Amino acid sequence: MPVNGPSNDKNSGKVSRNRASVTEQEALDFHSEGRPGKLEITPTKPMATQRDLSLAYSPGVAVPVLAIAANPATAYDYTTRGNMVAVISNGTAILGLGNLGALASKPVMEGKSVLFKRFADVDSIDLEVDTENVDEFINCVRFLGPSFGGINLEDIKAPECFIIESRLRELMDIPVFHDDQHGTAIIAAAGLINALELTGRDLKTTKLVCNGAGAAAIACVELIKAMGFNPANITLCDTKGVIYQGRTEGMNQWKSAHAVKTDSRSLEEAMKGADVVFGLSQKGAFTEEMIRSLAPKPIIFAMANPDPEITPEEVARIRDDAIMATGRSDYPNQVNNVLGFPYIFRGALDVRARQINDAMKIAAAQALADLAREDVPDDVAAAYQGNRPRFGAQYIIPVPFDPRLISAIPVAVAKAAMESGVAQKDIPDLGAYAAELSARRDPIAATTQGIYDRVKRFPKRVVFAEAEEEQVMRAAVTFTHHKLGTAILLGRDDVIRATAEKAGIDLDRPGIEIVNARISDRVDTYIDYLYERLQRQGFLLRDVQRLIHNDRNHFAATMVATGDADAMVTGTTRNYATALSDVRRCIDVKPGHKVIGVSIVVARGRTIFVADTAVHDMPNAEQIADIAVEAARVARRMGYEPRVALLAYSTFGQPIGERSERVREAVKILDGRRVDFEYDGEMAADVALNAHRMEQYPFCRLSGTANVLVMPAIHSASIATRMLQELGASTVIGPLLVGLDKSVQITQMGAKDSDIVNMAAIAAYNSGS
Ligand SMILES: NC(=O)C1=CN([C@@H]2O[C@H](COP(=O)(O)OP(=O)(O)OC[C@H]3O[C@@H](n4cnc5c(N)ncnc54)[C@H](OP(=O)(O)O)[C@@H]3O)[C@@H](O)[C@H]2O)C=CC1
Ligand SMILES: CC(=O)C(=O)O
Ligand SMILES: [Mg+2]
Repeated sequence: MPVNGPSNDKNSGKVSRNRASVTEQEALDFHSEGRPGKLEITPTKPMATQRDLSLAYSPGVAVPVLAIAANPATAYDYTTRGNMVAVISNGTAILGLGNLGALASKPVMEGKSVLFKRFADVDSIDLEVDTENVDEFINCVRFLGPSFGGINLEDIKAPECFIIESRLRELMDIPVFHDDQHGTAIIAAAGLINALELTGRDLKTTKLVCNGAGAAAIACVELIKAMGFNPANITLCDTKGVIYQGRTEGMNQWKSAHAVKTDSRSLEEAMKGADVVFGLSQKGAFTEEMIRSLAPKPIIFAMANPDPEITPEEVARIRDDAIMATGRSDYPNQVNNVLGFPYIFRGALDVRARQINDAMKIAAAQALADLAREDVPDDVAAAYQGNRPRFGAQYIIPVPFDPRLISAIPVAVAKAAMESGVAQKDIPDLGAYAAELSARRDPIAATTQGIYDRVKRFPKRVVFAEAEEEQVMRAAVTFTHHKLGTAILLGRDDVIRATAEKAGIDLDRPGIEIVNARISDRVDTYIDYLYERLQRQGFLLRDVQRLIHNDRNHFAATMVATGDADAMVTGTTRNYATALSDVRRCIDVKPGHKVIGVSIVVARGRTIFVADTAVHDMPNAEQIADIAVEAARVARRMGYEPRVALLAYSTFGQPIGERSERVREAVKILDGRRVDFEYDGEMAADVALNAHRMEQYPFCRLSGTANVLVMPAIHSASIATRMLQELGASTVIGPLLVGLDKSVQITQMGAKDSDIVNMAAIAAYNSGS
């Protein structure tokens, strides 16, 4: 039986699949393969030597113990507490599957812990508490406070969850947050804000029916009332029907608080003419008849998991005017608390908030709603199987893989915590905090942030040579959005504008200039310049005219060469070697330099420069020495003190082989040049990168593990960097082109917009201050 189903394309009325269904067997295999479950714990400190043990354990550990005893706040400095959240359940309301007990809830709780880590770099552990007794549960959790920076309660049924959460909030001095209540409410509110906007409704007059009156439903209703929804316009239903004033059966104080005066008694009656319907109940609770009876342009959030109250394809069969959302990943508009809890805790932990209050929840909801209205980057398009979502009925809420969530939501939450007085730590610079957050999720961001910051101070004119390409335009827009300078779009004006319009890209913004090579009044200057350079290399005047008129790489490179632009980025439509040879015709090598390619590999918090990844096929010893010098310069320019390892398959002569000879010779050449950086070799990659392996060669001249790796040939460089990139263990930027007299960067063919922006920023950075 498939666990996932197809999705609904409302506009076409057709039903299409977002992604392949998974079978029950696949789901079981996923969980059992390799190490069973989805989580493991990894130490953050070395534990390899006796000294490590003395520091981490007895006697060293006594020192932080005494420090914490003297000042409890230092637990945030010496332990995991400040970044550690417990996901705690008793399994009484596992998704919409009901009360299946604590043990059965473990896969969901492990999953929530993994999502904390994956999306917001919050460390988390799942704890399943095997009791339905409220007091026992509270007593079990309340004493765990010292271990954690926050408590995420999950899948505990109503009404017990309300008592548990409110008592724990009183008893504990860290945020206690029942995700099914508040996480769900925040995401549903964000989706609702946008759906109301799209259907032209006013919050104060919209009529909403919520099926389900448990944890998620009560919290959703409370939050939207706090946001200004008229209480009289909200009708709650449960298994007994409408919750009306005076009802006695199946009631509790939380339901009573939302009881309304109404003659409707059944869900069916309540839904007639309603504008919005929330399902937080059970699979199949909405019938086609009920959906038919809703107002025009209804908003239907069928949020029960794993199966919604009604499927999008069932709705599509009977109406084509609905905005439809579910809690599932395989349909558009996933209204699911995964969009909230990782980021809300991130923000709360970072300001050491005592609690997560209404101001923080509303701020998170508004930030989510706002994000859905922005143009989306390639990463999001990729998560949508290449269909770039655009704000509208099929995209009212960001997708979980949106990399912008990590900076947008925690900042909003932290700011609201500070403003509402629950923060115990101040974040004075929220802009810097947002940059730090991006780096937590994306290691490349940490490396590029310094570059961005510098370019912002000295903005540049960067020519985007392939500006008729959609991803290049997006990159140019992002470049100007980040205030990195002026983006000169090179191409035919009409083509650029038509493509931009079709893709929904707004080019009418400060910092964007379009230059059409055919009608530019600089053409004659560029032809003169290039003819002067090429006339003795077999080029006739008309050849050069053709190059300038028809070839954007030549035009762009000449713009940079003649000072009309500071830097250039190209490469998305042509292979690297072709683009490089185009550029080399127009721009010289910088005196005293060599042109090489340097890739930056970021893995597990380490940044490593690898060269030459682009130019020299099989360098001789002299060229290897040149590459080492150039790569060391790049590392230093990027703020790293170079420790250069000249790599081979052998280490200091063992095993002996002629292939290492060139590398050994290159080391001697560097000895003769008296260079101003550390280098050594020949050595194998593990010796270069692993301190313990290096210790076996006490004569090695490097003062620590290498951060610049000079490869013996381009094939080893290319194979190594591409393998690292594909295996997912690291992120690779580049190759960056260095050694030219003017600043040019060449991306990989088909590069994503985010890669092009990084390359444009690096090109701007390298063009000097
Ligand atoms: N998309 C998302 O992010 C989230 C979705 N959910 C989903 O919401 C649902 C409820 O979860 P939660 O609030 O935690 O659970 P609770 O057990 O706290 O509440 C369940 C509520 O649903 C009501 N209910 C159950 N079946 C029906 C039905 N057929 N018709 C009307 N009401 C019904 C119950 O009524 P009664 O009070 O009469 O027993 C109860 O009020 C689940 O399906 C869950 O997956 C929850 C959290 C997040
Ligand atoms: C998503 C979630 O938390 C639930 O369905 O319970
Ligand atoms: Mg849940």
